[in-house]
Amino acid sequence: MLLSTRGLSKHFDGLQAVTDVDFDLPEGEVRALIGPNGAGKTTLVSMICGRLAPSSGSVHFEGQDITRLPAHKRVCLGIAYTFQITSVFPRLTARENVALAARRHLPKAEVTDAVENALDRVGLQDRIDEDAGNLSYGHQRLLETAMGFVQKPRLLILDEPTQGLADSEIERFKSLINELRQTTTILLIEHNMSVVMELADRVTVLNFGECLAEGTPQEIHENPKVQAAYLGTG
Ligand SMILES: Nc1ncnc2c1ncn2[C@@H]1O[C@H](COP(=O)(O)OP(=O)(O)OP(=O)(O)O)[C@@H](O)[C@H]1O
Repeated sequence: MLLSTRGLSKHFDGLQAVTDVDFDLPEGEVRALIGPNGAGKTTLVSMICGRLAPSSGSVHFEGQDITRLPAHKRVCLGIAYTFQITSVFPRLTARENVALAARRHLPKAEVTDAVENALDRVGLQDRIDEDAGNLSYGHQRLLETAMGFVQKPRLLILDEPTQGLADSEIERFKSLINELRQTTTILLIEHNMSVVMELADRVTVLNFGECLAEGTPQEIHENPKVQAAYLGTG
């Protein structure tokens, strides 16, 4: 396993956001994490990347216990993540934002090309010198995705990357993930079911902080418990 959690739990005062999650992600997989609003998806990945400390349980990456490792050290191990609440610097250009992420991991001589290539792959080549704050919400999400994969991570965690994108941009995003999956394990929080059905090798469903089901997209689509909790019977 590239990533495993055991008994991972998080409560905020009285609220149990994530309860006893055992999660295994083999290397090379594209895994979708789905579930209703407030199910605990962002809280779970926040514990995986080190942004939040768990209340109990453990996180292992390549067999190493990283439960107490600070987030920046997890980045060094190859865990890259983007978040729903955009973390771009609005007064820096798209190019400068991606360069900041790239510089942490690439030799100086490779940064310029890597940045342009990353922005090209997410479809922002025409906005490269635009201040990030002037980009639409969806384009800021794409910019974050570029900031994530330019680091050449082992595990790329994307939190709702297609939110705010037009249909054509979602199609491009799907192609991008199909390229990245050749070299990168991907954990994708996603509400758009067409993206989940097309891209995911397997799907994990969270509901009220607990793992409700796991399986192929088809199995999840047909699972009556999942339909009742999330997908609706239509
Ligand atoms: N910092 C926090 N303090 C208190 N409660 C929190 C905090 N972060 C999350 N919660 C609560 O924990 C629960 C799980 O939230 P989380 O954001 O992980 O869900 P989610 O599945 O990602 O939801 P969404 O799909 O709406 O993004 C929710 O009830 C939320 O209100």
